Amino acid sequence: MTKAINEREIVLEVLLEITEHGMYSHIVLRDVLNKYQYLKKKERSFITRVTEGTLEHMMEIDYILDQFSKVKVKKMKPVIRNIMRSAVYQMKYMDSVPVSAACNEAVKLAVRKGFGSLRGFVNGVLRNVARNLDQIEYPTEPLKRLSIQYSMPEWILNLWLKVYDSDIVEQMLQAFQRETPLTIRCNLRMVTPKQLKEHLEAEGVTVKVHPYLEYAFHISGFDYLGDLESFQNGEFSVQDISSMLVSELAGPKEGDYVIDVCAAPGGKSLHMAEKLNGSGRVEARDLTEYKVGLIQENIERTGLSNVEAVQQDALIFDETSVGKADIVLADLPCSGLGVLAKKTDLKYKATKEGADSLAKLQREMLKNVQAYVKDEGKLVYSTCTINPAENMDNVHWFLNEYPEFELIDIHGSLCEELQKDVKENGCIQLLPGVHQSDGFFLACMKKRK
Ligand SMILES: C[S@@+](CC[C@H](N)C(=O)[O-])C[C@H]1O[C@@H](n2cnc3c(N)ncnc32)[C@H](O)[C@@H]1O
Repeated sequence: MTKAINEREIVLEVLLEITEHGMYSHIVLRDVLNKYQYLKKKERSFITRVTEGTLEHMMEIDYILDQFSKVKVKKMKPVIRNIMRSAVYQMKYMDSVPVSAACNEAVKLAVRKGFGSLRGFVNGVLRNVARNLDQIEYPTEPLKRLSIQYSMPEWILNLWLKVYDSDIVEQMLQAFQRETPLTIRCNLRMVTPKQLKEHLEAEGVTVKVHPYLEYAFHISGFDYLGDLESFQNGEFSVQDISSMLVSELAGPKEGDYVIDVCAAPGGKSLHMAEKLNGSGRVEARDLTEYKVGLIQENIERTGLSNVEAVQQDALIFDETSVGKADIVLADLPCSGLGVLAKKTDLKYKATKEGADSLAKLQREMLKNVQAYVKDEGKLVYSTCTINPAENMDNVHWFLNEYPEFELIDIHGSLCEELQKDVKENGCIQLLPGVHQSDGFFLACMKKRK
């Protein structure tokens, strides 16, 4: 008997949305998992794993398919190419799926989707791939090899190879493909790290303390985060360790007024509010009503009262905020090249031109928001990317344009392992695979009196 809901069919629908209709994987996948919450944990994990894995390895998979198919992947019908891609992923990367099952299920799905006439083609190509999987020859030219082996567009590799040695770049590429446990931040206003660990463990979650901060944990072994009582109670927030460092570097004092100019969904604002210990005020701004709604939801879940979500465009100069803030957080929109492990399809959608124009947008925003910092106040600039134009170059430009600002020493706010990577006293570029974090950039500046 055929099941009414077939996991592979769901994967196909998700892949079509992402690869053919330009949707973002984390959004489509989140919506699908919400819709199919009633599926068993095993089925939900299969959908997530095959979707993310297929996207993660898509350039390599297409390269393999092109070696065994007369019709090149680009010329295949969208439904067929996405069925084939996910089948090759299962054959190459999932020991738990027998090769014959991956082939047979792909053929059945093609027939079910109305491509019965192509069953011989799908079966033939996939069986051929299966027979030769161990003898695939990869390009020998170093850039091409890295690009195909790790499914990373060449322009991104070139960007990184200009700044880092090839072994560091390969370390980063490996880290992007490794599964990493989720990082969470304990809501210290509600529970102690010890209590949170106990609550999570009682809910069957595996918990490990993060080596960079004692109130951050790596968690794994749960099905749906939203089902965890400790999450519903606001005892923790999901946040990468790199983002937690923003508030660590900003070091708010009781009573401070903080403006987070690009705050949604609110992770850093909430962390700042928590650090203010019920005092002061955090204004968490973002562009759209929808984004402000996301911040609001998180404020309500965590029960913090000294943070407020406000709709405000960072590109529009806000006269009323001039010289008012003790701390301005500028965690600006960026190319996201540091979080490619989480947003698997971003690497195919991002472009060099896009990254360049984001660097310009960041400068436009910095021009406005620097004015909100009061004398002796701080400006923390951060991005989740690994692109000098958006990071160090922007800091140099900024310090040149606004000489009243200077970088401040951040060594004391970082653990020993990170201290050695501080640049120019006040900046740090975190690299996945090198550091135990996402790729992230931080710069901490102070406005002279
Ligand atoms: C990197 S994300 C911020 C993440 C956030 N700081 C956190 O920790 O949860 C960048 C944010 O900038 C917002 N944004 C983009 N353009 C903006 C603008 N012109 N004004 C204000 N916010 C903007 C986006 O909506 C997005 O939420």
